[in-house]
Amino acid sequence: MNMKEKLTIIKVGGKIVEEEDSLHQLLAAFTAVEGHKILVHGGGRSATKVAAQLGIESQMINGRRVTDADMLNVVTMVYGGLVNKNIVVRLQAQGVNALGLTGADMDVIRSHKRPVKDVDYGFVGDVDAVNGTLLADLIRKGIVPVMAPLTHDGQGHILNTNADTIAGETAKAMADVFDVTLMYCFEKKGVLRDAEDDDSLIPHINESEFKRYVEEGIIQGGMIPKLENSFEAIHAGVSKVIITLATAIDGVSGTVIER
Ligand SMILES: Nc1ncnc2c1ncn2[C@@H]1O[C@H](COP(=O)(O)OP(=O)(O)O)[C@@H](O)[C@H]1O
Ligand SMILES: CC(=O)N[C@@H](CCC(=O)OP(=O)(O)O)C(=O)O
Repeated sequence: MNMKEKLTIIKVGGKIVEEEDSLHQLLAAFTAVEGHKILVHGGGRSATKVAAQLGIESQMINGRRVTDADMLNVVTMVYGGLVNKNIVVRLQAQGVNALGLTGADMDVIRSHKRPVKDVDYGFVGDVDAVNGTLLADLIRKGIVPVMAPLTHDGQGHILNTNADTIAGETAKAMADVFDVTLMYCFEKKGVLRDAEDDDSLIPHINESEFKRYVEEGIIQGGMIPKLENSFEAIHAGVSKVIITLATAIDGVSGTVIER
């Protein structure tokens, strides 16, 4: 039996945080989650929108944003400011003692700029270390970290890091000490056989099935990195990953990946 304390890490993506109603529902459901918890947010769609208003075009390659100096300013403002603080203030209003963090705050997540291979992603960070001890101290004091998809290199540079990766790496770092459940919440019921048909939920998935579904074209786009991060987390000791509708974070629906 797992005697570790439970920790729930919930990642919420761009479409949910952008829309008033869905964000409200998600935060109400998050507030109701019992025990230790961490919220990780994205906000890709909001960044794309603000960038467009400033005349800056967005370019995504393999689900990752190409981040030049102008785009880095936009994502720093949008993720570290607008989206993060909007969530923190709402959680505070519901009695959750939320603390908004980028990876630079308290040195929570260190990364290095992704080396240029086929693609130059610019100011995008690959995670080196998550300070799990510090996060554990915070959550044991009753504080709920709300993490933005920004990291730093320890040399004065902020870097853009995919929010699914922030959630996966944080879950991995906490798994030594806690019995971690990682939930990826988005606008669909989970991993689907047909991405347009919510009745086609795949309730459980293992790694070989995942690879087969990718070959068959059933799993595509943003779902690929989400599942790659999920299996990596499971291999690193995370107890359970659930991919589910943002309004269904009760842990009983969605697609489940277990050790
Ligand atoms: N088999 C599948 N089941 C569910 N979604 C899928 C599947 N294949 C591809 N997708 C796509 O993956 C998207 C989720 O990835 P992404 O947009 O990166 O999520 P998020 O908003 O959480 O960042 C879905 O909106 C859907 O369009
Ligand atoms: C490097 C990289 O791709 N960073 C992401 C971070 C935000 C994110 O992941 O947001 P969602 O969860 O809403 O997609 C981006 O700028 O789009």
